[in-house]
Amino acid sequence: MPASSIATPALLWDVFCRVIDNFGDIGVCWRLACNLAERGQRVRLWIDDTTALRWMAPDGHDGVEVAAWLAATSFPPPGDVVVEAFGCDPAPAFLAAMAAADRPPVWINLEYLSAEPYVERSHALASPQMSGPARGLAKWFFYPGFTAVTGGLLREPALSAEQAVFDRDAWLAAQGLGLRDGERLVSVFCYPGAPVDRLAASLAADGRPTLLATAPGAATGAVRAALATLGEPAALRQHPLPWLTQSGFDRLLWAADLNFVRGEDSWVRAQWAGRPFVWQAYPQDDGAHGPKIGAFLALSLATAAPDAAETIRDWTAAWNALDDPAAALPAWTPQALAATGAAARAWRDRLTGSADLVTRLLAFVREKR
Ligand SMILES: Cc1cn([C@H]2C[C@H](O)[C@@H](COP(=O)(O)OP(=O)(O)O[C@H]3O[C@@H](C)[C@H](O)[C@@H](O)[C@H]3O)O2)c(=O)[nH]c1=O
Repeated sequence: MPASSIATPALLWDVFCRVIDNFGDIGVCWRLACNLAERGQRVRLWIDDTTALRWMAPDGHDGVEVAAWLAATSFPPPGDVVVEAFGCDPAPAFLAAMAAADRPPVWINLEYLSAEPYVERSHALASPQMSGPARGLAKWFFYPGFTAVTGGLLREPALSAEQAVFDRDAWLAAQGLGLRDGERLVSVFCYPGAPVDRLAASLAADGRPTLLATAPGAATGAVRAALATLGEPAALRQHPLPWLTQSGFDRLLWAADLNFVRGEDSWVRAQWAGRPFVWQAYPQDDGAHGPKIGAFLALSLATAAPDAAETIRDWTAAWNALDDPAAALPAWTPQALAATGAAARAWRDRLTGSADLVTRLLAFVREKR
């Protein structure tokens, strides 16, 4: 029987999220909480900084209670499952209450996503607590991933159905993003330092009309500067976006002809969009992002047509500053967009053929309780 068809009783989940920087921590935790609630679970989401939820999820979500996680927070008794996101260390008093419970909760550490081989080796391993407030408990490592022996990827049960009824033109018009005849829509969400100037120069060079929809912050600033440097090319125009809700951001990715995404959660969402995308990994001082990018490209492009694979490889290398900045890059011609789009859809189909993260997590928790 597929794991998804096994009924799971409603459990109470405590999800802990510490906002380190950017929006990936809260973005992933919010998706997880909503995904759990959509499967009938009850979730308390403990966050040390809820600021980004004001734009990411202004309406909240049924079944998800957002709670402040401050130094002074006094916690209720732990629920049935505790998820700490990215090793964020729940409060010692809460850990002690977990250890003292008649039936201690299943304790999960949700890790970062990668396609590197260590993920398959490390997924579902236990870390027995030999000392400290949680002494005697085991913490389980849960690694998201792209293969059957990992924790999978966050994906809502209704995602494909929502995509099937998505009205691109109506949605774009409602955002003030009406496209002109034959205009390409390119969305950009990036870190400071992304070679936006190379993108703008490449798009300007082929003269096709292009609308660059840019996320607040680095993308909006860098695109504005790049267009000014190029002398405001007639074919390119920019639409600086406000922060969108998470579901609005997903729709932007469904609507665009080409997406530039970053980090973790927007990277996954670009994969669900099934549109050509270029991913900027979170840059790390020790260069750890290099192998992370290489592993993902090797896996996701393994069966792609050679021209599509080359376009994505070259642009990903450039976008992560891993190539010669003077090198020429493949143009985003209609043919290139069609080929990379076909590769993106084939990769998405491969991923949707296996169970999503929450289905796998529910099965894991059932086994450990
Ligand atoms: C641009 C935009 C993003 N979002 C959401 C989508 C995602 O959930 C979130 C952005 O998260 P990411 O794509 O992961 O990129 P990020 O760079 O913000 O987060 C990063 O934070 C670092 C600390 C981690 O180490 C990285 O792995 C990564 O998660 O913001 C919106 O909801 N609306 C928007 O308009």
